[in-house]
Amino acid sequence: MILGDARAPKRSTEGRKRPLVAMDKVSKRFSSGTLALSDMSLVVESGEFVSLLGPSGCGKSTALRIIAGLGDASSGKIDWPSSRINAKGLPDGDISFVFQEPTLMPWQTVFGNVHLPLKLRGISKAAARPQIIDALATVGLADFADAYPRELSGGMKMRVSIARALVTKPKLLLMDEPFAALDEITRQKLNDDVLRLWKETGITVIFVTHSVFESAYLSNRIVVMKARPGRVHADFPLRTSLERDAHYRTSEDYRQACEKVSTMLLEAIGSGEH
Ligand SMILES: Nc1ncnc2c1ncn2[C@@H]1O[C@H](COP(=O)(O)OP(=O)(O)OP(=O)(O)O)[C@@H](O)[C@H]1O
Repeated sequence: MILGDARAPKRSTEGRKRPLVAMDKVSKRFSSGTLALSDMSLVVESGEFVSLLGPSGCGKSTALRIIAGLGDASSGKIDWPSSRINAKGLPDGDISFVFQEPTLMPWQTVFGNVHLPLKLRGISKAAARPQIIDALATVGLADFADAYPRELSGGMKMRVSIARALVTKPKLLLMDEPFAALDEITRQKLNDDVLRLWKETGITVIFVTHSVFESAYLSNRIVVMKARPGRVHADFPLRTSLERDAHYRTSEDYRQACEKVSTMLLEAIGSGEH
């Protein structure tokens, strides 16, 4: 297990690949007066799996929403050095978001739900069929295209939500505590699904979670934030030569990773101004 130097913000971009997204000194003050983020800088390269971790209210969701263009920064900027930018300053079609709730349309089948992002681009169901079936196969739901959300378990609904996020073949997948409401076994299965699709597609993932164990299992980089105001406290790689699977969960590498993440999280909670 290789555990890198942790304190932020010391990651150099020298000699590395072109970043996919670069947050530069982003601050966010809501109209209520809350300073949710203060000078947050974060550079994410193509192909990384980054988990954002931190105490409640440290600005993880706010950061993710600003990256996705779902909220504006009060100051600072977001750059997309590898992407074509649209009129809204966002990379055209390159971002997908998975929320904690699957947010499926109950009156639509699984197929209809996954079709939505393509429909919004004017692509008919018939034309979109191969992509939709492909996305459903990626999450193991190829046989459930005609089912309605009410017929699915919580884990299956979340898989549909992930398929819907993948159907546009985004470069960046933003996930905001997607598995927090699921039971442990379902959560572990979905962790494996996400890891598999990350490896197979080369997609970049920024994953918000409260779970030390989940972040240590999934990520090749951890960013720990602290609160009041939200900012980066620690930023370090997690590398292992082991395959991340059931055996990894009982390995020394995983134990060390959990310990490191846990220590940094405790440090962040302890050093936040309460
Ligand atoms: N729309 C809003 N208006 C006012 N304040 C907000 C708004 N959204 C978030 N906040 C505040 O900004 C801070 C950061 O919130 P955010 O949801 O980003 O944190 P978080 O780290 O994702 O929290 P959690 O882990 O509990 O989901 C919190 O103090 C929160 O109350």
